[in-house]
Amino acid sequence: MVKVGIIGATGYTGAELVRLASRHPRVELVALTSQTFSGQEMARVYPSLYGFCSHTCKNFSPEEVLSQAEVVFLALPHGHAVPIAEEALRRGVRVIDLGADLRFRDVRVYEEWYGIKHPNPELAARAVYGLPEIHREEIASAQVVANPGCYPTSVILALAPLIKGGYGELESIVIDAKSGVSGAGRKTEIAYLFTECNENLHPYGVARHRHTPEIEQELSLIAGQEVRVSFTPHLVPITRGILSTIYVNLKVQVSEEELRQVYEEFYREAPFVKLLPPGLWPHTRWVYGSNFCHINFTLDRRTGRLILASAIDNLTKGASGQALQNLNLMFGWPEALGLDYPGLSP
Ligand SMILES: NC(=O)C1=CN([C@@H]2O[C@H](COP(=O)(O)OP(=O)(O)OC[C@H]3O[C@@H](n4cnc5c(N)ncnc54)[C@H](OP(=O)(O)O)[C@@H]3O)[C@@H](O)[C@H]2O)C=CC1
Ligand SMILES: CC(=O)N[C@@H](CCC(=O)OP(=O)(O)O)C(=O)O
Repeated sequence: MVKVGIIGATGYTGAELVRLASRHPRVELVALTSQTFSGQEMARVYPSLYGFCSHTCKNFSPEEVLSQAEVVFLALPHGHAVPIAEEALRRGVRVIDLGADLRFRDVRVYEEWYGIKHPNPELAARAVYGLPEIHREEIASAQVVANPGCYPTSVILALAPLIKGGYGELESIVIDAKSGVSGAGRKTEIAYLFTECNENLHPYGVARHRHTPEIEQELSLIAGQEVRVSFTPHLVPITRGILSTIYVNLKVQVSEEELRQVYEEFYREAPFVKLLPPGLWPHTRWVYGSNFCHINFTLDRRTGRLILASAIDNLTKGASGQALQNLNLMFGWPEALGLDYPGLSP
């Protein structure tokens, strides 16, 4: 068993980590931190955990967590990860950060889009971007993993085989993405009140959402040249789930059948990415509570554009499930250990 600490355990991704970790056969939770709910049982804060988690949340210092744990998950807002990760490295504790502080190879991009001065560019350069389907080998030997953002996970998985194969016109990528409200975290802000979100649908962060450079970083790495995308997220009145619909002009003559083979081959070893059969378009409901990413596409012959759709659960494959998938790789366990079950669709 590996001893695991979760800092920020009572936020949405922290609680999802506890839910998934409590069913994982090789994880022993040793410390759950919370400032707000210190002294309260985790199963009181999230009663769905009754019978699965007997821990009491405490306002442990990072040092107290790191002295007990072999791996620490950071489920905190941006701007808190670096000092904890530095101390973890000094102590030989491995880190999986669910925030964005260590996702960018070039910290100038982080500084520009997050408006935060990066305190440790060397650490950012050393961290591995934790998208297993793209960086499996580096994750296996990583000390620090930067778990991807939820939208980038759905978008990069949908586009990687196309870009790698050189089929898409790189300047033509348009992404229309939608997220459930849990993507914003467990916070009290007017925009996330039931009365504001329900029966409502709107874009946000238009032409300036901070997931744009994260998507571009990874697609550029895959393409071997700079990629720029148009990315527009929308808030939709569901609790969990992301659906990304993506439009790309094709630059080579290729049939849909050939492209399907390209995708099948690219994801042959990937337990969580499923290319659905022709005509079966992804639904967020089908991946609800699971670590799967469902993808499909079709060639619009009239326009020469490929239209793709990709669905994930933002809290699972978009955050905590993916973090456990990374843990599995870091410890040389089967990649799908403790995560291999379908979504909750009836
Ligand atoms: N929600 C999602 O779908 C996804 C989120 N992420 C990222 O994961 C991280 C966590 O997100 P999420 O769980 O949604 O966020 P939440 O807001 O739900 O939870 C964050 C937790 O961090 C703790 N916290 C808040 N402020 C501070 C602070 N100043 N210092 C220390 N602890 C603090 C709080 O717990 P307490 O007050 O009890 O200590 C809070 O519960 C974020 O970086 C987010 O961007 C990534 C992918 C998807
Ligand atoms: C609906 C909603 O607000 N979603 C969040 C994305 C959450 C996420 O992926 O988190 P990171 O902050 O770790 O990148 C947003 O748009 O900021």
